[in-house]
Amino acid sequence: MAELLTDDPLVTEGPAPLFEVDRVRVEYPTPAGPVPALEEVTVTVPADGLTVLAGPSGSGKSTLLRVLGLIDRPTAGRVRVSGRDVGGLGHRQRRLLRRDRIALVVQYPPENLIGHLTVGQNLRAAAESARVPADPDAVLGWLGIPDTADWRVEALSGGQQQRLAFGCALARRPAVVLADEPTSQLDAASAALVLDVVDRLVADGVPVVVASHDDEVIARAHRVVRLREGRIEEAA
Ligand SMILES: Nc1ncnc2c1ncn2[C@@H]1O[C@H](COP(=O)(O)OP(=O)(O)OP(=O)(O)O)[C@@H](O)[C@H]1O
Repeated sequence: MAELLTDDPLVTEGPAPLFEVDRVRVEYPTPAGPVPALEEVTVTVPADGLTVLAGPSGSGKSTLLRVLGLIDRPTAGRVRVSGRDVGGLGHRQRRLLRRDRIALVVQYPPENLIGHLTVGQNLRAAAESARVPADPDAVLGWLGIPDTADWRVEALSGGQQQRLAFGCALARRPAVVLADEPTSQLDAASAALVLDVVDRLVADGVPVVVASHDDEVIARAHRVVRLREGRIEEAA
């Protein structure tokens, strides 16, 4: 691990963007042969602010998010993180970087949490998984749901669970938070509260990248990357 800690590609130094994606192609195998989900995708993601990957269903948002999260390896092209090419990293190095530096929030609130643990235990587990000190009460205060540490996760509403998911992300002290359609399972009021938490994460200096076609999410973005049929349509 020592070599990773001193040679961590996710430690941002200087003005390099957090992510630089250069002519990336991702193919998925299907019975009819490989199908491209991303083609010739070239885009940068800054090391601060909220970046939204937007586009219609099937346009490649989730695939690009998985490439940024070092989950999917591109079939072709290059990905740089804080100016450094991660293409040469082995499976173990990628896994350790994900664990230590990248927090991921997925669409369905319960899938972000450990159902048989309490709220406080979830926050503690998130911090321990990234090997950083845990302070559940501080995070719950930050989330605006103090005094819930002993609650079972299932006692929280879907919106509260998703806010807790971002709290768990924060508890891991990541270099970046990636979120895949984090509001799509929520009503408008709950979604707005989740997005307020995202805004506060960003204000606290944590870059957040969200894949979403939700206009409310897009409206809060500092940068919008629009995808269509696996290609970049616009990056503004
Ligand atoms: N595991 C897979 N195997 C085969 N094809 C896949 C796989 N995952 C995604 N695809 C295909 O890749 C393309 C991009 O999918 P992706 O999920 O990245 O799009 P998306 O914009 O996130 O869509 P949605 O908003 O519906 O989640 C789609 O055509 C999809 O069918």
